[in-house]
Amino acid sequence: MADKSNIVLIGMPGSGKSTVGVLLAKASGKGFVDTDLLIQSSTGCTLQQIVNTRGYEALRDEEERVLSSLAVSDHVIATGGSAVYSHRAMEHLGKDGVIVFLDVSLASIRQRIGDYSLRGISKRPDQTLDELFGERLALYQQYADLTVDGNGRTQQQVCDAILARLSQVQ
Ligand SMILES: Nc1ncnc2c1ncn2[C@@H]1O[C@H](COP(=O)(O)OP(=O)(O)O)[C@@H](O)[C@H]1O
Ligand SMILES: O=C(O)C1=C[C@@H](OP(=O)(O)O)[C@@H](O)[C@H](O)C1
Ligand SMILES: [Mg+2]
Repeated sequence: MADKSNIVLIGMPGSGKSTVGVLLAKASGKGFVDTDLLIQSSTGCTLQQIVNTRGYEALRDEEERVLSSLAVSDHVIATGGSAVYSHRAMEHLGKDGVIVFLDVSLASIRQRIGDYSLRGISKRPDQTLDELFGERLALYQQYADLTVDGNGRTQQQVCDAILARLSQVQ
């Protein structure tokens, strides 16, 4: 993993990828990119608008397109929670990135994201958050090089825990 210059954050919406990602970039001197913002700027729509007008599968397609063509090095990459639905995208990100799963319990996720119907989550309309959590957990575990427990820790503590784990493997 020593030759991989990016840190790629994966995990459920609300697990802290975007906010911890910025702290990580500051602490490590790396650049930062949030792929949700790249999707928004390249489509000219918010994520919620994409889900509302074109459906959740269109959001997954846009996400796959953006992630698979991302060409950065020495960056922290905060992905969207649904990134793991694309094997092609995850393989691409894994080539020059250590993939870090921010593991946060469903109870904490609920507390943090509140009304998830307004958050542009890419899920089947009939799927509950519990069901989504179960489906996603297996995918996050499948793609993770490292798993960091995000429960009961401040964002800075999560950032420090990631850096400590990375220093052990790099
Ligand atoms: N370790 C933490 N403890 C408490 N709240 C957190 C923590 N990490 C993130 N949050 C909060 O949870 C919400 C979602 O965080 P965010 O970084 O946007 O997650 P993601 O990008 O994974 O969806 C934000 O309000 C953020 O401040
Ligand atoms: O998990 C999801 O289905 C999604 C999570 C969002 O990102 P965050 O994980 O940063 O909230 C964003 O990509 C999109 O709204 C879909
Ligand atoms: Mg985010």
